[in-house]
Amino acid sequence: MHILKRVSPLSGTITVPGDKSISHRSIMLSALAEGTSTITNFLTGEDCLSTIDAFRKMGISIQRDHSTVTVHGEGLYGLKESMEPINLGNSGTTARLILGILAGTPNHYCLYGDTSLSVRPMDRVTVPLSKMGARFDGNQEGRLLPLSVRGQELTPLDYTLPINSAQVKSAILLGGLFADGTTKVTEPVPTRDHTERMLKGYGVKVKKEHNTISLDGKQTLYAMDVEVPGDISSAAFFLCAAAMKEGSDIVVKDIGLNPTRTGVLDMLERMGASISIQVTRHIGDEPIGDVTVKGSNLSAISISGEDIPRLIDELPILALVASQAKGKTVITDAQELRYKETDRIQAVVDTLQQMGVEIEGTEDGMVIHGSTKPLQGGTYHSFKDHRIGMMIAVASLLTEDDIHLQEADAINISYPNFFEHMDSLLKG
Ligand SMILES: O=C(O)C1=C[C@@H](OP(=O)(O)O)[C@@H](O)[C@H](O)C1
Ligand SMILES: C=C(OP(=O)(O)O)C(=O)O
Repeated sequence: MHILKRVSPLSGTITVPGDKSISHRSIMLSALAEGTSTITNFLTGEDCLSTIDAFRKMGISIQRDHSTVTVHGEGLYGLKESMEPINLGNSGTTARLILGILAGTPNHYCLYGDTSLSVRPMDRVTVPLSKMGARFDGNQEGRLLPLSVRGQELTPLDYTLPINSAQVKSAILLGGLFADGTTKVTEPVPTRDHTERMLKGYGVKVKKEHNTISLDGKQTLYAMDVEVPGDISSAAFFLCAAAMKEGSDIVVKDIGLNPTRTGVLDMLERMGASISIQVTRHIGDEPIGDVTVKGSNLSAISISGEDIPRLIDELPILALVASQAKGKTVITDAQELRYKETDRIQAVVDTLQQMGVEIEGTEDGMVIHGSTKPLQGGTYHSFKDHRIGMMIAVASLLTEDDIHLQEADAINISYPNFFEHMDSLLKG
């Protein structure tokens, strides 16, 4: 794809597509619930369509009309055995969370994914789920896809997360739904908490004491209607673009502002961006609101520790922002970036170096030296990673020459109308 260098600032108002994390969970929990749930503003990105396909293969009747989805839940033990292997596409969230559900579903399933998902670690969920009694099999002993799951009667687990991952926390809590007794997950650093919040909406009693989340197994989930808020991880690309581009002034409306997800807004504030956040309402347990950003001069910051899980998917675009901020930005404690759709530390460093940015990768992060000189255009590769593709597209606001983006299709994983929205903000 050929992207022209953009000279104008961004202006105007948009709403972004539905939140990816909430969209996945809305299908999974509705499938396990009793009754019919209607989901609106569902993200029609390829990852969430993989979740729909997977549950259809397991006998759940799901109708989709654009971004409205109706799921006919079959109850906790209502999933059927699939005659065919189940393709999870590119979606880590689908894979990890579904493993939690299938661990306790008394059927046999074979799961596989695309080449990227096939090298992403699954032992982070298969190890704790095996402790609960689940049985996994495959060439890599449950470490990688493809693998098969033979669901069992599970025993509860009391588990402290060894990595800061909402996917791991969620897989264990979902497995805990099938266990006889109380499952507890302790997270040393808070991660996104949509699973806990949404389970409560479906009628499950979930307790949170300090940093330990617990639930009793065998509770009934009841259908509910879900309105999915706009995805802050998608909004981040335009909010960051506007913050960097002089003269910009944009509003992104109806974004999910759950505090476990708003790290990117905090970082923009820390860098000195002109940003205002207004919570307008709640959908269920999730705060929603509008964010206004204007272009301004930015300064370097440090991003580390508890910041990281609150902005893990926004680190590629924040690295681009840091390339325009005065001083040296240091990102640490982000080794998890190496286990995403690509090794995102390597992909960001290679891409931004090619653009002329002074940036070094470290084992668990990056060091970025900000500068005001224009970036270099040319041919870039998304690495088939949606977030890297969108970071490159946003960089076209700052380049001297046009950009050719190879494998731009990857962006459809999480943001199918990304280029339409970018064009509309450039026209004001
Ligand atoms: O739970 C979720 O919906 C997600 C959690 C994060 O992954 P980890 O939990 O592995 O960090 C994030 O990167 C992913 O895009 C979505
Ligand atoms: C890492 C991501 O997603 P997943 O883990 O679901 O593939 C992402 O969306 O950036």
